[in-house]
Amino acid sequence: MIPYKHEPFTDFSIEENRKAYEEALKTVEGYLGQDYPLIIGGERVTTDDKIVSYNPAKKDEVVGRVSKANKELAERAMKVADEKFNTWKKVNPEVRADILFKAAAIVRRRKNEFSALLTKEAGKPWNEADADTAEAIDFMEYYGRQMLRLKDGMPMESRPGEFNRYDYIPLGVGVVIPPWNFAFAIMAGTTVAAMVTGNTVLLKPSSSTPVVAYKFIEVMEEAGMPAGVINFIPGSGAEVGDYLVDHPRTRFISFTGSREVGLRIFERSSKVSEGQIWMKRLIAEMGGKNSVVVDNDADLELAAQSIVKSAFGFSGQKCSAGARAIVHQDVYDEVLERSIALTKELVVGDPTDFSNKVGPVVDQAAFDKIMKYIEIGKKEGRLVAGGEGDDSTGYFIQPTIFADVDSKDRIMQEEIFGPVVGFTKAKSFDEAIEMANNTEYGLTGAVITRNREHIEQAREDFHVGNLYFNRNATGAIVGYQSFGGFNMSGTDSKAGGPDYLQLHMQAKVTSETF
Ligand SMILES: NC(=O)c1ccc[n+]([C@@H]2O[C@H](COP(=O)([O-])OP(=O)(O)OC[C@H]3O[C@@H](n4cnc5c(N)ncnc54)[C@H](O)[C@@H]3O)[C@@H](O)[C@H]2O)c1
Ligand SMILES: N[C@@H](CCC=O)C(=O)O
Repeated sequence: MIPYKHEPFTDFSIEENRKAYEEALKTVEGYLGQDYPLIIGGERVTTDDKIVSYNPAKKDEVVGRVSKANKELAERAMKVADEKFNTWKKVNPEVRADILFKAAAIVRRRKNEFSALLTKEAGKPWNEADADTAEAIDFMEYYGRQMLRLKDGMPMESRPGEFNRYDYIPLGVGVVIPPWNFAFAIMAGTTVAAMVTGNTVLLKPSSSTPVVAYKFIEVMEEAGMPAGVINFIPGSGAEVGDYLVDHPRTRFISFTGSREVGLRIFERSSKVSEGQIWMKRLIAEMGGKNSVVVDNDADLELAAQSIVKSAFGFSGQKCSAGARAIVHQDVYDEVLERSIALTKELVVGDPTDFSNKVGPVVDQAAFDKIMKYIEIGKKEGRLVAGGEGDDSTGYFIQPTIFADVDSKDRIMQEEIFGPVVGFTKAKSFDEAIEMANNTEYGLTGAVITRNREHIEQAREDFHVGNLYFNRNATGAIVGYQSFGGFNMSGTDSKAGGPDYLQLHMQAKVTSETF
């Protein structure tokens, strides 16, 4: 087995790579608007009711029409997955891991096509789409290897005349509910983690990005995944989501998404349904309201670049986005001015064009919500960049900066999930860390400083799951910066980390006397 290394990002400064991406966009354009069925036990099931996936940059362009499950179809999928678990759990972990390695190889060969599909379906600029696909490959390569590491359990002490073993066994049927914003990486990562550990899966993708999920299931089938192991059941969160979360045969739920939906699932999944013989396990990775802290002794150009990248990468639609800039009063004006200048260089537009580095937000509801927050921001702070939106052809919002806001203001506390950042002045580094901790979230953070003592202070006191020094707050890499947050950011499951797979299994100890 080759040691794990993350998938390299594509260098689009090379003309050949740009041409290949343009070709891939044409390939994807060739299959826009097609119909996609549900997949239950390998069987294609077509429904009259459809989820229509639109291109957020061209709101009339249909990416695909995907069949929509209802409660009856969700029940059918549950029965199939429950039955399939009896055989899948006994399949050798090496065979399960092998499917992931093959699937990773298939995706690697079609990397640009998957990324181009993300550009169309999720509105991702090229580099963001490329990173999303690379992360999906990483999850498969990394979790495959982690399963091989865990397949023989953990060492146990034994005494003379006694043989003790500590083994991991799968849980049962897992309901996997991913978000739309890492439509490939998080969808694939959460699904394969559940599957490679010997569980069967009901995948309910986000209704904004179901086509890329369907294409991924096709890859898994091509890689040898048996029918019924992963069942593809797009549907409404309120109908299919609630039904499966409440279902007595659901053994665990792997959710990634908003705080609001995460807490709903947390509450519902804790209730015991009739006939249920276990406490459901819940992995819930939720939102963030993340800060970039700038010290008075810092590289100020790096600080401004880190703020702008953290705030506006993928239009701020990352749970890791740095939506709060907390800057020491000694360098506040300089960092703000430079951040405004860098922000004004960003070109907003249809991300199929490589020169547009900021694409649309995902849909009308997101556009309306973000524009509402921009109005709130105008009352709470000083608008110094952006502030405008245009939803005539797609959902475009200019990267927006508010200066001189209070760290307790609404735009500094509530997750906007769009290209909006607020600047707050701190009197000292201590106060900056206090402010950074004063939200209910605890996902990511960044500190820009040259001061070693302040690095160590932040390492201890800045209470987030992923803390970065002298860089941006986004872009965790599988196996290098495993990902997950504290407090209302979720269960800190650390996706892409060395103990993530164990969350999908239970440990069994056997003790033999001889
Ligand atoms: N912490 C992380 O790792 C992480 C990663 C990505 C995104 N996020 C968060 O996700 C959010 C953005 O994603 P989103 O808009 O897709 O989130 P969302 O909460 O609206 O939806 C997430 C998923 O939940 C489903 N859902 C909706 N209602 C449901 C219900 N009642 N029962 C079951 N499922 C239901 C949706 O269909 C979707 O598949 C942001 O808050 C972002 O911070 C967190
Ligand atoms: N893991 C991603 C964020 C996922 C949430 O949107 C990052 O580190 O930027």
